[in-house]
Amino acid sequence: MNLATPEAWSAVQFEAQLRAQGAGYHIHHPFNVRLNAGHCRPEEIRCWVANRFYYQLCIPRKDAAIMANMPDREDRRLWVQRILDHDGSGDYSGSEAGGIEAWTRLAEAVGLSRQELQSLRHVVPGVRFACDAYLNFARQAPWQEAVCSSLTEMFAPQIHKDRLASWPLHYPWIEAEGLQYFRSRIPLASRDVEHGLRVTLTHFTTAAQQQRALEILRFKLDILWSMLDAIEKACRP
Ligand SMILES: O=C(O)c1cc(C(=O)O)c2c(n1)C(=O)C(=O)c1cc(C(=O)O)[nH]c1-2
Repeated sequence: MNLATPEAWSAVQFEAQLRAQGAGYHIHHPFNVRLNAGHCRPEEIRCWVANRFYYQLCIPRKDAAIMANMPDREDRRLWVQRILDHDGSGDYSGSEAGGIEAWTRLAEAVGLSRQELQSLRHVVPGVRFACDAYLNFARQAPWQEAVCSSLTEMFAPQIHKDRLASWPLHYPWIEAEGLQYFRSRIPLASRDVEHGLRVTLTHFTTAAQQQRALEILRFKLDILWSMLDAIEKACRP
């Protein structure tokens, strides 16, 4: 029996292990594959947009929960930007209107009114439970673990790029302006990941901690995956 403590990975190896979890990203979910291949009907796209809105609403709330657990001013100064990215600042028609406003414009571009979107009446229980699980994790976990859970954003630029490349071809009825949310997230996700990785690589240093980080990332991948399971079932025409 080998009782020796397993050796920790180097930062490079650990980051590679984190990135390898991308195999479980919802980019590979059958609903996402169908959506980006142009096989969804307008009602399905509206249903996806309406359900995903609940995730959009939860993101700045979970970021506020993480920030509340950060004792260090320097960490909060960086983190507060994530809240502003989604909630926006200043005028709702200005360039700093924020991600929730941009998602609302996406909704309008696919044929959902602002009022219908904001009523949350299309949000199904499975999506609510998945998003709430993310929010509750962020409230309760040590802040470095909650930061680690945001690292699914490593894989997000590709999913946004896929939508920008394929939607105009397959869904020309959606006004191109409506896709601005996806465009805006590409640089923001990369910036978030740079910070999130810095925290994760310096906090999870033993072999056991590194395994814990992988578990956290898989938990978050499962949240995204189960959202699409629920959406796929609810949005079937
Ligand atoms: O469209 C997507 O597939 C997708 C996925 C994710 C993600 O990987 O969690 C995020 C986003 N978009 C996104 O737009 C976003 O702002 C975002 C923030 C976070 C996070 O965990 O803090 N994830 C994501």
